[in-house]
Amino acid sequence: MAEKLKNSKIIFVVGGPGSGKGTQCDRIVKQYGYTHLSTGDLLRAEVSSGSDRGKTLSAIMERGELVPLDTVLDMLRDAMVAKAAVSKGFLIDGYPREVKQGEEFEKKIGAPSLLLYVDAGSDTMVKRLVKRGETSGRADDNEETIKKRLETYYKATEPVIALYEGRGIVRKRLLRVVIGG
Ligand SMILES: Nc1ncnc2c1ncn2[C@@H]1O[C@H](COP(=O)(O)OP(=O)(O)O)[C@@H](O)[C@H]1O
Ligand SMILES: Nc1ncnc2c1ncn2[C@H]1C[C@H](O)[C@@H](COP(=O)(O)OP(=O)(O)O)O1
Ligand SMILES: [Mg+2]
Repeated sequence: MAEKLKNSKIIFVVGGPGSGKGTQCDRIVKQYGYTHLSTGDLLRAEVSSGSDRGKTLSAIMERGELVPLDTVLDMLRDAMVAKAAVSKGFLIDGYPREVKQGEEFEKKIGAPSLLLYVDAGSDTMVKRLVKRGETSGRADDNEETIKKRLETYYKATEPVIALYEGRGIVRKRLLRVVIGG
């Protein structure tokens, strides 16, 4: 367990590609001042660095698949530790994307107090991503990769929501009292 993160409040933000995770996180940051960490953004930063590891990651992301668990968890933990002293709490956007990621996170970092589930139908997600692709410059915002990302989401990520629903910590809307308290 990372000692510095022991008392951190953690909120997982989970939803399909293009469901609006990033958009909701921006709103929460403005209102509550939480620290927003998107695993997708962390991975894209590694890709932009031009490193060998970035090249491997980029190929996986262009196929709409999940990158290896250890890579994403290490990056996430480093980013959290760097902010631990100044953060009121963390919004972890895009993680966990599979049940195993949730389990490993809890072993190495800690338990989330809430999972915010950003829900949107697949037609809506596809339309938004195609539109975002006109300006995002993201290599994965194209119709072929979008299809694969949706498959990955329904197969690997949806079971994550069921897992935390069993614990009673899933919210579809963020209640002021939940995050403010
Ligand atoms: N509630 C919404 N209504 C309409 N469009 C939205 C909504 N939320 C997000 N979008 C648009 O959908 C696209 C994907 O949103 P984003 O926040 O990047 O999703 P994610 O991080 O889940 O991929 C963006 O272009 C965004 O402007
Ligand atoms: N927790 C995670 N585990 C494995 N791969 C991840 C990951 N988070 C992101 N990725 C990889 C696979 C995703 O298709 C890609 C883009 O992620 P993203 O930016 O969170 O997409 P989006 O916000 O459109 O859902 O990065
Ligand atoms: Mg996003």
